[in-house]
Amino acid sequence: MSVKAYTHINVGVKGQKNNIGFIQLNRPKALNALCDGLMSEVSKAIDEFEADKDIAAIVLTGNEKAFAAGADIKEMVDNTFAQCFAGNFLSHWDRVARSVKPTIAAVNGYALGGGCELALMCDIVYAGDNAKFGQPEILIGAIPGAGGTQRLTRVIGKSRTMEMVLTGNQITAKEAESWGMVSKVFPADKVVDEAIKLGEKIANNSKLIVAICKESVNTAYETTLSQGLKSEKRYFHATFATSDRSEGMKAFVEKRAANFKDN
Ligand SMILES: C=C(C)C(=O)SCCNC(=O)CCNC(=O)[C@H](O)C(C)(C)COP(=O)(O)OP(=O)(O)OC[C@H]1O[C@@H](n2cnc3c(N)ncnc32)[C@H](O)[C@@H]1OP(=O)(O)O
Repeated sequence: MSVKAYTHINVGVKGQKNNIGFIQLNRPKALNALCDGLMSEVSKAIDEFEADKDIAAIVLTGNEKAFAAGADIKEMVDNTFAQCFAGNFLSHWDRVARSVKPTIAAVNGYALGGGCELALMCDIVYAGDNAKFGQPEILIGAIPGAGGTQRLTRVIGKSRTMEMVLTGNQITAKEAESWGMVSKVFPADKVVDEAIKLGEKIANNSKLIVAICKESVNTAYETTLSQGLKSEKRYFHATFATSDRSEGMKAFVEKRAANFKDN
């Protein structure tokens, strides 16, 4: 992968095998507020990582003070309804949620508004013990516009979402963990390393089967249980058309490590 110079993010590869794509939001003076340029760069970095066959997972992080304090309020303060509607404002943020490769958010500090929504677009969220999640849009006369009334409700339920989005209250990393938004909490200075280690563990598996598995889990958020179970069965059947399924099962029977080829 060509590691290009980006303006608002740092992009690189991490992990002992250099197989983890790493995106660090880098507007520290604005608490990583998600300006249009920053989110376009995140999309571009994900495009690059997806095209790179060596990359197995992507870690997205900020700094110790802020994962991201939300969409850039200064940039949108004068937006009109007509402009937002015509340009489908914020719709391109979905690139993160559409990543074929697994995405892991490593969250320290503020994850507010669009920052919280960005974390929720990732497949797995790890948090530092100083992380604070919130949807404060109501305090500035707006509502969440990138999944905070939708993804968040599916993850933590109606009552907790309502409380967060109607008051702007922030929650701690521990609360987010106990509510299922975050899978694990670590000391703040360890969370990025732990996210990379998690990516490396995923990277030991077949990239093809990981992608199929991820798509199947995501189907659970898009459809009914019976439809989801049906499509899961088909995804499962499809693994039998791959060399990696054959290799994985043979390796088990032969008591050796599997050598996946991602096909
Ligand atoms: C998707 C949508 C619609 C959205 O996300 S809407 C935005 C939702 N997010 C918010 O409302 C949070 C806004 N930020 C805050 O409330 C406060 O900055 C926090 C996070 C509580 C931190 O407070 P403090 O530690 O006192 O830092 P504070 O001085 O406010 O911020 C530091 C700098 O970052 C800037 N900043 C922080 N959040 C920002 C944001 N969302 N957009 C633009 N700039 C922001 C802030 O203006 C300040 O810049 P400057 O020094 O030029 O004045």
